[in-house]
Amino acid sequence: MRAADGTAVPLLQGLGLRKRFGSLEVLCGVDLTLRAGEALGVVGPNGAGKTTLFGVLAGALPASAGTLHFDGQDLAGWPADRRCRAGLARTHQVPRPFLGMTVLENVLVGAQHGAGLRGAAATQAALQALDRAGMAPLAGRPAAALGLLDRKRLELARALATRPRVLLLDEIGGGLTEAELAQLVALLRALRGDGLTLVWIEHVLHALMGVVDRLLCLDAGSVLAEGDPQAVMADPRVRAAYVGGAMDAAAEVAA
Ligand SMILES: Nc1ncnc2c1ncn2[C@@H]1O[C@H](COP(=O)(O)OP(=O)(O)OP(=O)(O)O)[C@@H](O)[C@H]1O
Repeated sequence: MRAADGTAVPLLQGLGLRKRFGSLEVLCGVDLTLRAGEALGVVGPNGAGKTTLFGVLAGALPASAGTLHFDGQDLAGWPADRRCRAGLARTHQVPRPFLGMTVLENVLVGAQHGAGLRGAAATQAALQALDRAGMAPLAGRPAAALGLLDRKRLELARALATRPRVLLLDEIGGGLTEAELAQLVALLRALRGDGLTLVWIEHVLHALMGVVDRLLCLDAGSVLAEGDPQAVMADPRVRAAYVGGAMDAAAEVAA
């Protein structure tokens, strides 16, 4: 979409986003702009407000202040299901599939409840999502029998079944082995190749850096730095905000 002056309208744009829980201000005026086809990484120490930001973007949490536009539409007052149907999907940090259902049945829930599809259209969207997530051979397997990587893939497939334009990924890399991370990175790159726009919260920085074009670092609810991933990770304020292993990984990546 283009503005009257010919410039591209951002696909997703939040300005001055704030979120309070009682007296605790968790987001303190966050600006976020995403162009179509872009992949933005979101990093920051524990408790920085990253998942809360996703909640505000996806409509699970009402913003205390600020504006949010998706594809030129003002999302104020739009509940999560309406945002999802408009093409804004998310995954959750801890995948919670319906354990008594098969993989396909879980993904069908995404197609039906997330995208509002019915009958053959829902089945087709679910099968396509399973295929994109590399899970087609596991369609009939009970979700309870899946290992961690496949649970994460299932979470991804459930979101893909809603046919998103923007996918918000919350720490999908956590707990995976290096070999599994490599598979995940290849999968996310392929989704990008299909034109999907991504926002990815991740602590596993080397995986994140293999996918994103731009990084945004949150600290205590504010944007500490934003821009070229290497430059953001080399920023002394970002390095100071990290501790322990994440800092080591950041240093490696930035070297
Ligand atoms: N529903 C809530 N009520 C009160 N406080 C909350 C609520 N949700 C989150 N918080 C607080 O908001 C702050 C930010 O939490 P959030 O989960 O957004 O951080 P995060 O950057 O995603 O952290 P992590 O990297 O550990 O997942 C934390 O102090 C958290 O305890």
